[in-house]
Amino acid sequence: MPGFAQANDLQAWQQLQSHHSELGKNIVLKEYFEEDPQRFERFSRTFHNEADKSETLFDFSKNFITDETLKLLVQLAKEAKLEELRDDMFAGKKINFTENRAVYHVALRNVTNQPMEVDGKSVVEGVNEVLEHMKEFSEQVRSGKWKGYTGKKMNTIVNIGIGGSDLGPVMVSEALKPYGDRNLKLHFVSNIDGTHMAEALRDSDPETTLFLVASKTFTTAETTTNANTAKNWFLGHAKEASHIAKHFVALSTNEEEVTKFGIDKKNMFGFSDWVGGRYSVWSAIGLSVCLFIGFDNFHEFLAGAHSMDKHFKETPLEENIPVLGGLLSVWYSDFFGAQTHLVSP
Ligand SMILES: O=P(O)(O)OC[C@H]1O[C@@H](O)[C@H](O)[C@@H](O)[C@@H]1O
Repeated sequence: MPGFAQANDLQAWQQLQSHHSELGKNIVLKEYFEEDPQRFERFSRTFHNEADKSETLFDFSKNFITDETLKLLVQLAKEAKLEELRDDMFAGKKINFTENRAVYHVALRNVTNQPMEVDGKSVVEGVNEVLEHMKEFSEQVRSGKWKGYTGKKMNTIVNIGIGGSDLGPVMVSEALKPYGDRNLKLHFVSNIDGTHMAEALRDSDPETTLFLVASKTFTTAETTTNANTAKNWFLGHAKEASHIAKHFVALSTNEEEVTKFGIDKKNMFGFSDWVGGRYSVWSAIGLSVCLFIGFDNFHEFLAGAHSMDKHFKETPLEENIPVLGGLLSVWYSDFFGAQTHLVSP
């Protein structure tokens, strides 16, 4: 496995620095377009989504770049061994060297069931089992077959989680709102400040509320505190601890802590430590999204990402949309000192 070089030790980095100084600070995009009528064609790529046959245009012609910039950025990626690291990632190798783990969220959206393994063991079956569980559960909740402790259908979902166990699902459920079930209220509680939970509970009925305790480790202070608040609130109404089973599920890798909290392991949706927090919306952590938009749409969401994974894996760097997007971030943050980078639809 290739190691990680310091980016600024690479030859292309020095060249990019000189190139940046030569370009100067007064780049006028209007002039670039006037000088080169083909600029849009040269600095745009189209992603062909094999999942739904749609096309997405990636237009990066309005960036502060020239042919030389693109050439040097791609050279930088090559010198940094991006291709080797990408291939190692897809091969399930432990490129997360600080934790000695694979970085394998791509296996969560492997909808064509390509062989994928970590430590010589296939992960395909385990991923599909959890997806099957998510399908069955989300269909029961959405249809009303899953009933609360007084026999009512669920109409409120409260996801309790923070960081990757919150932000991914928040962003995706917001973005995919048009596909959402408008009869289902969705709350995401992350903040340790009690107001966040208090506001969600104010809007919830214990008889019809389902809590998703989302935590990869199940030891995160904010999440366990908020989950205990929710449990106490619920038990204040339902009284019987046995009713928890109908109203609390866990999305986690830590069965021991989940059980200690009082959630039955059959109501646990698991995933593996090779899922990084920031990518976990593709795992069981995405259950809130799945409940909101339905399993079929959730599966399409996975299929679209799988198609993008294929593009990332097989496309030369010059044509590779996620690589180009990443390199532009390097260009702006490291050479222009930009602190924000807008990507707009
Ligand atoms: O899902 P957990 O284990 O509760 O962790 C929540 C977040 O905790 C943060 O400390 C991590 O930096 C994030 O990556 C993570 O998503």
